[in-house]
Amino acid sequence: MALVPLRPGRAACRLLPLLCGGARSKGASLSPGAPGRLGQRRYKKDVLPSPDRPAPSVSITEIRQYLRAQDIPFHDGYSCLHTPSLFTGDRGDQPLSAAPFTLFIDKTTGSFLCTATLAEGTWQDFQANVEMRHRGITPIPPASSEEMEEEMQQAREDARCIWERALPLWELLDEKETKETKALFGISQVSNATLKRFGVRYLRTARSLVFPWFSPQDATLKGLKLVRVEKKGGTITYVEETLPRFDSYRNLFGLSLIGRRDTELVLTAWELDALALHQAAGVASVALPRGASCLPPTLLPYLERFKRITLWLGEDLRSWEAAKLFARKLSLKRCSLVRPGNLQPRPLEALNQGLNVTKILRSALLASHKSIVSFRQLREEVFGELVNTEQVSGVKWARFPELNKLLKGHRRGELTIFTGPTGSGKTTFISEYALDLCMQGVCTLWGSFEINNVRLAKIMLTQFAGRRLEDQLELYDEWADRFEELPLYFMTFHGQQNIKTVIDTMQHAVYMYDITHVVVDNLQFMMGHEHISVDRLAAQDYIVGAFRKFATDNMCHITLIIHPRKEDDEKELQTASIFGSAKVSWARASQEADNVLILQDRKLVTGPGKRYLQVSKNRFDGDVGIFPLEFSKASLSFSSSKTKVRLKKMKEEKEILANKIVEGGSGASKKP
Ligand SMILES: Nc1ncnc2c1ncn2[C@@H]1O[C@H](COP(=O)(O)OP(=O)(O)OP(=O)(O)O)[C@@H](O)[C@H]1O
Repeated sequence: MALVPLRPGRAACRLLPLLCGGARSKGASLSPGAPGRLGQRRYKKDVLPSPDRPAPSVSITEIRQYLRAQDIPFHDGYSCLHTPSLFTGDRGDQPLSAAPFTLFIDKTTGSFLCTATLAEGTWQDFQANVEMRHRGITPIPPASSEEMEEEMQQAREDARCIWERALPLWELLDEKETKETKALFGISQVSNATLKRFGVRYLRTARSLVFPWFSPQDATLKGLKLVRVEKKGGTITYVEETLPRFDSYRNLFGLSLIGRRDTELVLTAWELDALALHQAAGVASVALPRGASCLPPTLLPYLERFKRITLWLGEDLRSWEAAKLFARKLSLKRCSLVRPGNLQPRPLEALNQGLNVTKILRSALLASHKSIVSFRQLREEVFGELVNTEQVSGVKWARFPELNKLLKGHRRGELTIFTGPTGSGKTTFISEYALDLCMQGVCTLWGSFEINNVRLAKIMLTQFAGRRLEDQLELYDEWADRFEELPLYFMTFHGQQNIKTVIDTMQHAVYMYDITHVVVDNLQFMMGHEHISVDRLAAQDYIVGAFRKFATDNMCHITLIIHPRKEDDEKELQTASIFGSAKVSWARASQEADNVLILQDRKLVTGPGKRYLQVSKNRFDGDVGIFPLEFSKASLSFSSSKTKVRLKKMKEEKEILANKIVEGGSGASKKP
């Protein structure tokens, strides 16, 4: 039986209002704070800084120099610099060094967080607070906006209400119910003592496990996570919901149970894995709030005290890739990684299978790597790829099975170039292609320079809902609520941009939101004025090269839309046309791209909406080809119903065939 943890937010659960009798808290919104108010400048969840008002970046050297110049003592930590807090209530005339070192400055962004008061803000906010101290004004912990406070308060209230209704799992009325519930969640091996230690409860009405979030400051309940099981066919899916909602849910589950003197930690991607690890190996373990999809930088200060961190995020390749990226944020030198594999499944599974968890932990690989590696270091990686061929091929599109056949999937670290005639529907198609992946948990960043974000979001929302919302406005909120939960972010650039600014913003987004897919629409908008004097083709090469490097360095997929040069009407677009006729230039760009996709609107056109998609380069396994696309104007969708029907039929046929094989006892076994 395949276990597929559903990406947070995919299935919106609407049970909270029923439980608490009131409107469900919408959770904290991350809208930008009022300019000038200290510590309140938060980026809206889905929008990154605009080039008109960029947050000035700061280097670690500048931060160190500033602290020294201001006589502020600091310790050099792993991801942060630790300084005395400006906000813990001391008076401005007392030496700062007397204050506890609870203020953490992120070495990458300069943002700060005081773990004692939860005051947070940008590097500029920090400097402003230091200035205030100099002038004898006691810095006040920055308050959140009223709206946000209200929402957090409401979420706390809802959480408390649910928490009180939930029962400790080991105290359900009859033993049979306890046994069945444990079996349902695959935790029959987890002891009552472990469940008790972690405070896991069960909410009968929602058939959900409840994991609490206690404040590290005063141990009060700040929120919670509900997990329920959904069974579809042979697949079990875990559906999660949090209070407050995912953006503001920053619980490192299990952290409050770890002793002050503990210096080693195992980081997992699931609450039940943290339980299993503690029980099986007695180690300090915590779970990330959003699984392996991201490690928000605001959590880094809480992990600073650990000298050694082992990342054991899951059993699939995506978890392995995420672990490698998270280790960079945490500082490679203190991190080890548990490689996924048949004998190293996720911790709960290891406990269930009676594997030696301590031994698996001991075999974790050091994350620090040298730039020159021997085959000895690579052989395990190569083996992993051979064992996991399905996963190596990447995330499959749900709406474009034909694309899966050719490209096999969407993989990290690749560069895809996408082109097609003017007005042929490039943006519309790529919007759906990216949305499809995003709905499967691929953290996506859009750089739409040609059409503004409102128009783009409207296209995406229509594709998401699969209908014209103009005609059913009463459904807008429901779809918009679900859409908002997607791990989707937009750059606020519009019009011509400097490639360096764009790359800097992408870098920031990768660090902050663990972006694994960036869509850039389109390259022509980076051919800024500064390039006019130089050779345009050389400029294109430079830009494509910069994106290529970014994709590789950040293990991030980039889909780059490029306008073709004008073609003879009769001719289909050829890959060479992307870069003009200069063969030399094309050779370079062709080398850089892993995939080249062309939206054709010639030849196969039999109706107004007909297009076809041509895969003309595929570095992964070389398959190239074309397939027709149906277009539905109502849903702005290219995923034809015919394809879906055909896929369903194929699936049914496969199942019948598989059953026949099993019944016929041909020796073939069905993988659980
Ligand atoms: N297959 C199709 N049939 C008919 N109309 C389509 C089709 N695909 C997209 N459209 C419509 O055509 C218009 C242009 O689409 P879109 O902006 O996606 O094209 P584009 O190729 O990105 O354009 P440009 O070359 O200007 O960047 C939109 O109104 C869109 O809804």
